[in-house]
Amino acid sequence: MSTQPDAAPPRGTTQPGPATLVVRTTAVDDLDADPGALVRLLPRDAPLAWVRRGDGLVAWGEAARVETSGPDRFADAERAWAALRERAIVRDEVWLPGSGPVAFGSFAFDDRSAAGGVLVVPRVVVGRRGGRAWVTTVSTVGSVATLPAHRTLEDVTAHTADGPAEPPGTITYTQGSVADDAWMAAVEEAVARIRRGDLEKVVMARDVVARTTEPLDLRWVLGRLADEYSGCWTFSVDGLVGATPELLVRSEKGLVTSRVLAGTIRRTGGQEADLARAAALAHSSKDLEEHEYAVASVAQALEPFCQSLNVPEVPFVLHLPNVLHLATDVTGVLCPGTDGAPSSLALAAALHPTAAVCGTPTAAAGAAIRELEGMDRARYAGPVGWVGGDGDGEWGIALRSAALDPEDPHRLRLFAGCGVVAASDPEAELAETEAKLEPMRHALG
Ligand SMILES: C=C(O[C@@H]1C=C(C(=O)O)C=C[C@H]1O)C(=O)O
Repeated sequence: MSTQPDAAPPRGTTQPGPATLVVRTTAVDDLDADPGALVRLLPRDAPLAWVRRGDGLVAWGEAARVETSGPDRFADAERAWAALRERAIVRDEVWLPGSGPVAFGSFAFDDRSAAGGVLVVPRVVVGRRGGRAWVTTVSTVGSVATLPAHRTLEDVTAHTADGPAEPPGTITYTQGSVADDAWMAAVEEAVARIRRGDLEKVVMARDVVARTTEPLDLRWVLGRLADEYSGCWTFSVDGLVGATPELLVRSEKGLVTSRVLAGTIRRTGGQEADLARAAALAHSSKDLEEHEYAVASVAQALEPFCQSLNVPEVPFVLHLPNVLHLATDVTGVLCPGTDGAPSSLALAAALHPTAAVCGTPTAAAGAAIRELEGMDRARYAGPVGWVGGDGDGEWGIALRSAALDPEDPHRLRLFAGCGVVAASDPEAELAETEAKLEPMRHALG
């Protein structure tokens, strides 16, 4: 693990402990209510975002950065954040979830992935919730009194505005890690193993490579995702962008929520036909089985932390612009622990990987993914989100997403996967991944 404050110590001095964060949050006038208003405030370089229906957080700059790896990537990040927030000097005039100190994070799906994990503490955060907006400024030097008390949004955006988002030019798509035929063969093998009784469900994913003629301005993608998929959580952390419909966990004042999705059907565009499809999905035994595994995995992972848990017996159908999903909102009340409740990051770590993105049983499904999928998922399907100074926060599963190549701003990997059970058909699964690639293709287009 490495923790880097923004200023490196002069050569020859001993390495300091964690940085002391100096944090000030002030209320500012509310923004436009439209879903893309927050992301339009972002500068071009390394934008951070977690936005849904015009509420959420956007941020930029790095006051501190924590990089972790391996099976301990969550625990190490959690410890580093605890050390930073314990030492933080905070003046918060707003006191809403997401005001005061926050860290944005993104973590690899697989313990063995080189993608590891990252927490970024931004220099500037703009937040909005229920008609109230705020600005948080973070420094590692000086005192709260020397930090600017921003009273208008223009104060913070004037010197960071890089003009409107630039379009990416012409996009060319090429095959990712595995050719379509080979991927379908892998799904067929997964189905065979399930029918043999080796495991019950496994989620198989694939990637597609996009090349842009212009260097990608992530704000272009974020604006289009926030507008078109406003009911999803539009995120951007460390080059990973997307609009996920799946909330791994939200923890707020002792209440936890998780939105579990599994079971999918493509939309047709026609309202009546879509209603018929929604009804078919709600009665599809294959999709209900996939869904059941995912809900059970979330309920089991949350149970040890909760004094009460509500797990609806029947899923509802979530309508997105590209697909319909079976969805269940699991909610719970956290047990008051002796050391305080677990942080949202600790809960995300306990939940990951759910059967919505891995399978059942978890270990067997994880092994099958490693063996059959033929690619490194990196941070796709891992937790992405933010944690606040009190440990509360929101973590999504990084789906409907793409990773920008850190070496090449013209190259992205787009990802999509689907749950495979005994009744799955490889060709239908391939078509389902295409439907799930739609949001990112639209965002680039
Ligand atoms: C794996 C993905 O989606 C997951 C798999 C689903 C399914 O198999 O029906 C549905 C929603 C997500 O939990 C993805 O979008 O890449």
